[in-house]
Amino acid sequence: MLKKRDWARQARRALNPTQVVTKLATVPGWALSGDGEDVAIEKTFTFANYYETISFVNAVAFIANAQDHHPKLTVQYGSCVVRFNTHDVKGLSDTDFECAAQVDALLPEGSV
Ligand SMILES: C[C@H](O)[C@H](O)[C@H]1CNC2=NC(N)=NC(=O)C2=N1
Repeated sequence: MLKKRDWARQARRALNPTQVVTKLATVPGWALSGDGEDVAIEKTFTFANYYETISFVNAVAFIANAQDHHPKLTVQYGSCVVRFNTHDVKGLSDTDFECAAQVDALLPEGSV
């Protein structure tokens, strides 16, 4: 069971560009998207069919609720784009990278 985190009660800070680049190197396959207040990290996950895709979406939703940190999800039959940013700080925070790592951990290593 994931540890529940209430990020809203913690001091969340926007990472600076150097910190973002350093953190990005820790989450393989995630890329920067957008800029300014809309900057985010995103990754596309592909699946064999809709059943697998929606199972993944449900697992991501579980993480999002447990962490109180909610990504944008763009769902198609065989893929889901997961996009994290922290609207509370109008940028990227440690929370985005921690949640990205938790989403990656749903899948076998090297599978995406
Ligand atoms: C009050 C509530 O905890 C906050 O609004 C949380 C909810 N989920 C969130 N999700 C994301 N992606 N960014 C946030 O800043 C954020 N803030």
